[in-house]
Amino acid sequence: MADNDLFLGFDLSTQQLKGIVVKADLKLVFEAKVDFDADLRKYGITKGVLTNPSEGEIFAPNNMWLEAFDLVLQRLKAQGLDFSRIAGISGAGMQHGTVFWSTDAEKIMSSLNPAKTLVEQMGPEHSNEAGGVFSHPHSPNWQDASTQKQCEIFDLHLGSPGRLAMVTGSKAHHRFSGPQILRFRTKYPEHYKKTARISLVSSFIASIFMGKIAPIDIGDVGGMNMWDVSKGRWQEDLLALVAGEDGSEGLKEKLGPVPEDGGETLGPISPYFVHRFGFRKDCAVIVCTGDNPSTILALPLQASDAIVSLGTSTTFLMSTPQYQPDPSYHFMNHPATAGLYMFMLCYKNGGLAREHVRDAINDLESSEDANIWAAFNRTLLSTPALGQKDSSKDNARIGLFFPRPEIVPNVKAGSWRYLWNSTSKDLKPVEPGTDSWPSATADARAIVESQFLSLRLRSHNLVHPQRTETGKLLPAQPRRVYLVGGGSNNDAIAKIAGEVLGGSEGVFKLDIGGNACALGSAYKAVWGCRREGRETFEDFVEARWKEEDFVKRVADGYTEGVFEQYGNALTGFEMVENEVIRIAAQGS
Ligand SMILES: Nc1ncnc2c1ncn2[C@@H]1O[C@H](COP(=O)(O)OP(=O)(O)O)[C@@H](O)[C@H]1O
Ligand SMILES: O=C(CO)[C@@H](O)[C@H](O)COP(=O)(O)O
Repeated sequence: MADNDLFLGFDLSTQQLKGIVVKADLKLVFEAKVDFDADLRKYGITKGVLTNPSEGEIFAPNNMWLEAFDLVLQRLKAQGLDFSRIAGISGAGMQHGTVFWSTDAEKIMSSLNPAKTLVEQMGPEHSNEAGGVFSHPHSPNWQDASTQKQCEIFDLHLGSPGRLAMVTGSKAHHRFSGPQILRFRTKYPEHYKKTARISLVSSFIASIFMGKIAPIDIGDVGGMNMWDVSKGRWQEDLLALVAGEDGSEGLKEKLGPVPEDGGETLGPISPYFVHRFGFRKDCAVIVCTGDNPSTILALPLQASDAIVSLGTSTTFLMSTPQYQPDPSYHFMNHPATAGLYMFMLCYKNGGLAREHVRDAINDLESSEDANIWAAFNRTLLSTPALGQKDSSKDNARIGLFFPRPEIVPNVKAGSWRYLWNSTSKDLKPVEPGTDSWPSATADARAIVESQFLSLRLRSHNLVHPQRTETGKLLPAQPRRVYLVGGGSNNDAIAKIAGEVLGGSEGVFKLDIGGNACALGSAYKAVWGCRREGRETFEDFVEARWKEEDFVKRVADGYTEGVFEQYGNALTGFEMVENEVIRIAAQGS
């Protein structure tokens, strides 16, 4: 067995494409990225996407992604990567986005000229037009909020949102592919008719590298609202709803098969990449999955471990053998191990919402610190928990900050600030710039706290009391909290994560490259190529895992007193959310 082999993993997410290369022992050797705003702004995007606010639409140009793949491979080559050493490739794509392929797609992809770029041949170059391999030029983005009507129909189609969640793992969500495809079919009937196949972003990545349309992944299919998780097949009534008069058989053909094995080799890489970049002919393309399922593959998770992904979105992930769906969260198949599930909470207002507060503080303080987060962090750490100098007397400051319409809870964009009295349970709205809520500075602590309070509130059924090394029994909380994604670089945010969420062993981050999601997909490539017989992903990674090299403890977890203070504030937080939902309902 050649130990010269390398394995390539991708993460195609909202704002960038990352490519990373690991050895068979899982050690990182190369890493490159394409930042869409910095490198491909010619597509007219901001923060990686195009928007049509009048309809709540958010989408990304497929051609931009094609160009990004060419660029990221060139950047890896410039670093000295010898592509003939790559034995396997896998990838992770932002969840829920759909790519609509034309009837010419496979013909074009099978005869690409290695002297030309992908975008030159697959889509009208540098444009947002349909054509080439795509029946529509755009992929709806997970931040899209244009499908409220379709979601209402979906939620009732099997009887109730609870029933839909029981069958598919989630109630209807704006960004889920089922409601998105239903809207696409009715808004663009001609494009729908010309669509030969539909991919998720993950299977789009595999398709590019195979040169033909790849199947959808068993983990990522749970982000569509059309897959019956327990039965392991498409849910016929939901397919019929989406397909309408065009018929569900046609839709099933467009969606294609869903292999049960997440480690399956789909085929060798297409000759285009062999000739253009020097990949070897037998380089295996392993099933690609969603960015969140891929993130849970970057760490050997134990029971009660939680991952908080602080990317553009905030997601909270756990791996569990229990399938306990509920309309307020998501359950999906584990991407590698049958019988395990991924529990997920997903918030639209993560990194970008924190950036708004950061920018307001920088403006206020005219901060010229080279670290753009310095003033935000100073404010965050110098403000007491919940803004209470004395938690027995002072009101708690609780706010919600949603520059974009939110998923959890499903409300329109807005900011809301309240003072909550924990004794009288009295809730009072408050304006920023007053003594009790001093300008943007109070927002720094409040936004980070509210993001973590929401995670704690909704994950309490999945965590259990933890025993410390000295045998002391701690209240229900995660064993470890692992932070990943861009925000995991921020130690001040890590400290608040530990204070609010706990973690009997503390708060950790991956110490091997900045990107858990791409790492997870590279690990999946190694596992897919090198597993022996029925060796599970968990056993495979565990055997190669070097704790001291791979993760770093970045903050304390459970801190007696403050953990209980936040536990108490959950009641106030829930009251704030209910108030905001009530106000939103009045306004609509
Ligand atoms: N030092 C930092 N402190 C706080 N947030 C950060 C820091 N560095 C990056 N981020 C946040 O990370 C986000 C991008 O996260 P990343 O995981 O790279 O993106 P994506 O969701 O596109 O995969 C940015 O929106 C930014 O707000
Ligand atoms: O919609 C979800 C999960 O349901 C998002 O988590 C997307 O999968 C993309 O996230 P980023 O990695 O770009 O933050």
